[in-house]
Amino acid sequence: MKPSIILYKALPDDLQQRLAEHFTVTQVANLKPETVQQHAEAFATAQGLLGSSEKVDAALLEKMPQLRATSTVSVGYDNFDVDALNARKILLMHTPTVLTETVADTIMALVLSSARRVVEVAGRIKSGEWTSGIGADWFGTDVHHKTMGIIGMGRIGLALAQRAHFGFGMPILYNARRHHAEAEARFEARYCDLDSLLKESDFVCLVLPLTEETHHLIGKAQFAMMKKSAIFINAGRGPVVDENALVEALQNGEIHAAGLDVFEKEPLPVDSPLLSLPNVVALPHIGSATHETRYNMAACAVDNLIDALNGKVEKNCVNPQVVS
Ligand SMILES: NC(=O)C1=CN([C@@H]2O[C@H](COP(=O)(O)OP(=O)(O)OC[C@H]3O[C@@H](n4cnc5c(N)ncnc54)[C@H](O)[C@@H]3O)[C@@H](O)[C@H]2O)C=CC1
Ligand SMILES: O=C(O)C(=O)CO
Repeated sequence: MKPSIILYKALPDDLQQRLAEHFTVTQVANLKPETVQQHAEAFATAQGLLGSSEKVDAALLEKMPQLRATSTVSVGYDNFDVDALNARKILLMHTPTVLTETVADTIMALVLSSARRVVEVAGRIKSGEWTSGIGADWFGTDVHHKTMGIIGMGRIGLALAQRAHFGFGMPILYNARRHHAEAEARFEARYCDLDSLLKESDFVCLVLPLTEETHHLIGKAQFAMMKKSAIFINAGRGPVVDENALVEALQNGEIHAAGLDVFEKEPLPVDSPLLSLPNVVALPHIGSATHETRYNMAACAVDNLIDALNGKVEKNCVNPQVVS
C-alpha cells in the first residue's frame, strides 16, 4: 500500500501526478487547527507532509503520530520546530541551491532600485511630474565600485558577491560565523566583525536565516553605526531586524534608504510606516518568485519527500542524524 501524505500547497499538475504515483495524497488548504480537525483521519495516518510557509510545531505533530518526513518548498525552515521534529525522529527536507541565483538577482534588484530610486521616480512620471528637464531631486546614488557588506556568506551571499564584484566592481566585506575561503579567493572578500562591516559598508545586505541567535541582530545600535549614506537591504528573514528601529533610522536620516523583501509580519500590514517612506523599496517576499525557480523548488520538494520516505537523506536534509 502507498504511504499517505498531506499536501498543503497547490503544485503544478505534473508534480501532483508524480506525488500521486508514490503516495495517497490528501490535499488541504493550510495547516490551521480547524483544517486539521476537518481532515483528522488523514492527518492521523499521514507519513509525509509537503508544503510551505505554514507553522509546523509540536501541537501539529501531536495530531500526526505516523509522520516520518516533512518537505518544505523553501530553503528557510524557521517555521518548523526542529527540536520537536528531532525528538520524534521526523526528517526535515528543504530546497537549497535551486533558488540561489534567483534570490541573488532579487537582491541586486533591491540594491539598484533603492540606490537609483527606480520605484519612486517611476511613480513620479506616472503622476505627471516629468514636465521639464530633471534636476538633482531626481538623482540617485552610484552602485558601481561602492562597498558591499554581506552578512551571512552562505549560498545566496556568495551568489550576491559574484554579481556585485564582477558585475559592479564592488569591494566585498562579509560577516559570517567562519571565514569563507571561496569568497576570499574568488572575490577578494574581506572578513569583518559585524561592527566594522556596519561602519564601512555603503550597502549592508542581510542574507541570514532566522534563528535564536539572529533574531533582532540588527537594531537601534547597529543602525547608529552605519554610514548616513548607507543603504540597508534585507532579503533573509524579517525578524532578524528590529523593524521599529529600522523605521526610526530611516525617518531620522541615520541611514539613507532601505530595500526590503522580508518583514517582521508578513503580509506587511498596509498601515506599516515603511510603506509611506519614499526611501524604502518594499517587495512582497518575492526573492525566489520566478516561474522557473518556483517550479524547480516544488519539483525538488517532491523528490525530497520521495527520497526521505525511502530513507535517502544524502542531500537537502536538515536533520539526517535522526535516521542514522
Ligand atoms: N527573500 C526570500 O525570498 C528568500 C530568503 N531566504 C533566506 O535566506 C537565508 C539564507 O539562504 P542560503 O544562503 O541558501 O542559506 P545558507 O545556509 O547557505 O547561508 C546562510 C549563512 O548565514 C550564516 N549565518 C548563520 N547565522 C549567522 C550569524 N549569527 N552571523 C553570521 N552569519 C550567520 C551561515 O553560516 C551561512 O553561511 C535562508 O535561511 C532564508 O531565510 C532564502 C531564499 C529566499
Ligand atoms: O526559500 C525560502 O526560504 C524563501 O523565503 C522563499 O523562497
